[in-house]
Amino acid sequence: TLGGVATAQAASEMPPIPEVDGPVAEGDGNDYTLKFSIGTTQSGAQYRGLEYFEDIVEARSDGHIQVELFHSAQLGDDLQAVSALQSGTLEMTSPSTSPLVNMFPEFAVFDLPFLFPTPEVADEVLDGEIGDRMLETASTNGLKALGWAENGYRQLTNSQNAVASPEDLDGLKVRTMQNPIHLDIWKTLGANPTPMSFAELFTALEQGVVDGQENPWITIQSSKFNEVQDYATESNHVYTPFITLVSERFWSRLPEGYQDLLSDAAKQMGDYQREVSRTLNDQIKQELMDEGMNITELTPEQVATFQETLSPVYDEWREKIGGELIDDIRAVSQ
Ligand SMILES: O=C(O)[C@H](O)[C@@H](O)[C@H](O)CO
Repeated sequence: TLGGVATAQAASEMPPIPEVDGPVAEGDGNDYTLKFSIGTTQSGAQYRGLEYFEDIVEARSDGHIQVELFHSAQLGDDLQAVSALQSGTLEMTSPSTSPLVNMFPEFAVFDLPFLFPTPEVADEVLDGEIGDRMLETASTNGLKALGWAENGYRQLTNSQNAVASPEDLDGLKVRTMQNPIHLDIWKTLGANPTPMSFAELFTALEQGVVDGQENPWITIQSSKFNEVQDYATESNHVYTPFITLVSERFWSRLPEGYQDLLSDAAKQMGDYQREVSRTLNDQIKQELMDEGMNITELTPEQVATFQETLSPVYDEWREKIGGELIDDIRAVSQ
């Protein structure tokens, strides 16, 4: 199928998985099985990162830790995977931060529209004091947070019409992540938002239960949304990180040497996955265009119209999230 060819082409141009470097970690002679499950598909940038993680952990544990990878929500969507970590039936996952906002309210800052002008600003925030503090915050409730990875800048797609202004969204049924700010964003823009698990999204688009959705280009292609969506708008309206989590039950069973190994591997996986995501972003947009997707590239004036229309979302959420955190992040991009 056309989508398949493009995905194979993108996969061939992904930056190669780096060689594993670093010493064999000190273990306790026991063997461990580590199941790592994600919601995106096998042909996305996220899974590529997991393959690197697997290489690092198996090599540097001298085979004492066997890593089993699962994709496409095989072991549950983002929220189901997180609760499986808490109950100890799954060892690792890397969900988007957005569905976790009820658990960790500070994460809502990532859902504010147009807050991160560039990926570099996102890196500076996530790899800095703010990101470290949030990993601490998330290391509770049976979870241990190890690091960040990139989902990326979200783009709107739909099956109805080209969208270049909020007016073009009037009444459009848009699927959002299970997140109150995303619901506010699309309601404020005049669309008709529906929160839904990523695992149900392709079928809902195919059956017309919803008209549209928003995700980074690489997810649009690797999940074949372009086969059921004719229109896209390069909106870059929200930057979504992935957070890499391990089950506290599993973590506490590991010897210190293997805990350090997982932390290293999660960091290296996140850095490589960012590289893959950024290397492919523009290329995949071009491939989707070449395959006939009608992509609207917004002018700076059109982006400004979306930003102005969405300013009430900031007024609504500033207090709930904490003005200081928002200002600290804004200061990074000054
Ligand atoms: O639209 C969404 O739900 C997210 O962007 C996905 O990447 C999700 O985390 C995958 O499990």
